[in-house]
Amino acid sequence: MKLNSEAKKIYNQIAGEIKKRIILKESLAYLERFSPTNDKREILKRQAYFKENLKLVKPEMRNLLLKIKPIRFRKNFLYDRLLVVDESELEKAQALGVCEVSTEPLEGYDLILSTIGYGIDVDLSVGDIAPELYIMPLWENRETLEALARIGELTGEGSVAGEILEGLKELDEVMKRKGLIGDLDELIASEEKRLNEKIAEKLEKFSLTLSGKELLEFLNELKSGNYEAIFAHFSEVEGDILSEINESEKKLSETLGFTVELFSRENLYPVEVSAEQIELLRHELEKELKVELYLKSREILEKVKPLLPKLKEELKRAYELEFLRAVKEFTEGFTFPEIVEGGIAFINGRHLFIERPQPVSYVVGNVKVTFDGTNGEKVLILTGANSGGKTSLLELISQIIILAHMGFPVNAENAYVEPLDELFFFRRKKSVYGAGAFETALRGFARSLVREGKKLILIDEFEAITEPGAAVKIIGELLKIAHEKGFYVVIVSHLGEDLMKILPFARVDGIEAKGLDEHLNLIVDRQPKFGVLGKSTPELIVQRLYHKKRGKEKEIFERVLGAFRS
Ligand SMILES: Nc1ncnc2c1ncn2[C@@H]1O[C@H](COP(=O)(O)OP(=O)(O)OP(=O)(O)O)[C@@H](O)[C@H]1O
Repeated sequence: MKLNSEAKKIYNQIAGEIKKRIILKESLAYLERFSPTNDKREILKRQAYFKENLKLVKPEMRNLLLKIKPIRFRKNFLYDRLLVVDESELEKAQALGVCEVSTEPLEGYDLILSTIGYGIDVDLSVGDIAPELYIMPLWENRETLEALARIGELTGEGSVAGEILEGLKELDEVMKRKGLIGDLDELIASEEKRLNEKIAEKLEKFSLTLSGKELLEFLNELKSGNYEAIFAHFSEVEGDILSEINESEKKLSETLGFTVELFSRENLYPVEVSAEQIELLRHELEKELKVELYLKSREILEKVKPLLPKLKEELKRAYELEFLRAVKEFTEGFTFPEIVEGGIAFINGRHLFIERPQPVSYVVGNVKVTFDGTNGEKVLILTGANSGGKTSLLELISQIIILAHMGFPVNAENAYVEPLDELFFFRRKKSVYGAGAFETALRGFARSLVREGKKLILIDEFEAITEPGAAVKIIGELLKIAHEKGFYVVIVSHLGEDLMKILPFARVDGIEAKGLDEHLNLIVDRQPKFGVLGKSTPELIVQRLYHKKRGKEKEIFERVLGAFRS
């Protein structure tokens, strides 16, 4: 469906409203599939899609969909492992591009994998050689998996995410230890501190009591350099300290799942662990965990790999559901239009961008609904009160037409829409006057009449940019052409009375002010009266002044008011 630039602006406004509600950027692309189309079958297909899918969206889904993040499996090169293969497999192995490959074992790798018995046995597949490339993204996106599992329950479409999560539980233990390696410095420093405090406390409590005889023996041993005997006196406290150290190392070993020997047995106090020692331990631990992580990942991957294609589909579906959720939020209270022939009609349409709008019904052409005063006219002249809502009605018609051609529900209680090839909206240009503006507008209007096809042309006050006399002639002729070609036209004009005379096929509708409220403000009925020329507001303004003024002035307004009534 073709839209001219103003009609496109309305489409963009609508698209903007939907986009505003879409939280996941991956979901935005879905909107592009719904640009307005003149193809009736396509519109009906889209309607069927929305009817079926919008009902799957539940309010609880919003928070779940918010958690969805893309799960990307990237083919990174893993420098920690070496794959040893037979000469004949070398090329194929290198082509996998996930790690170094060699025909013989080499030093400097944490993991040695092999197809010929040099290390852990593997097949020549990425899943076997680098299962972490699949498992780590899954592990890091457990929140997404949890959300997918729950979404699957809510839609009733099910999910493989639960099963994958179950498999990933096998990694809990290894990953917990991996986390501890990150905190190794703090872990050891705090153990060191605790141990030193404990030893200091013990030393403080320790006192050496010797009897006179023992003291003499002690001095003799000292003289003869018999240190062992001297140390024996202190062995009690030394034993205590050693058992504290042992205890501490045992605790660390349990925490890290690895036998740790960190503290010196030579210099017992203060206990000190050097940075190099920690680094060495870290390296050892990392190496061991790498192997464990590799083995576990491989085991889990074997179980979950067949589920991954479905998972990919589910992720896509989640993005689609987020799009649908936004559509549902935007179209709350809307209805699907009936796709018909013969024109456009809607009952109680509500302007999208006016707060608490008065619902308006309207008909262009000959569709199922008829209103008093209408007779299937295709060319309509909309007249009436200033600020009555004429421009807003043209906008409302455009909104309903555009949404209907997108296959969306529309902002009305009921609607009947014929698929159109083109929609034109010519806005009144308030700021430009003169021949230039007139020429541009005239050209635009004429151009809209050239091509054949089904079209609706909406024009807002064309005459504002030229003299009324000439305007009647120009508009009159152009509308005759539109009528001959069977186009639908709604034109806002203050020249309704003159146009009526020369365009017998056209219907004139009027938006009228109902009167004045108790504060003498205009009350406008936004619903046009069909086949009725809109009573102009000046009369009401005069009436207002007549009511407000006193004395001589009141008399003047009374006379003016009389002129309206005669
Ligand atoms: N259906 C409606 N319900 C509530 N308010 C409305 C409705 N239609 C229009 N309005 C409000 O009335 C005001 C005037 O609307 P609009 O500009 O469409 O009138 P108009 O008849 O085109 O005016 P003008 O004669 O100046 O061109 C706007 O503030 C608009 O928000």
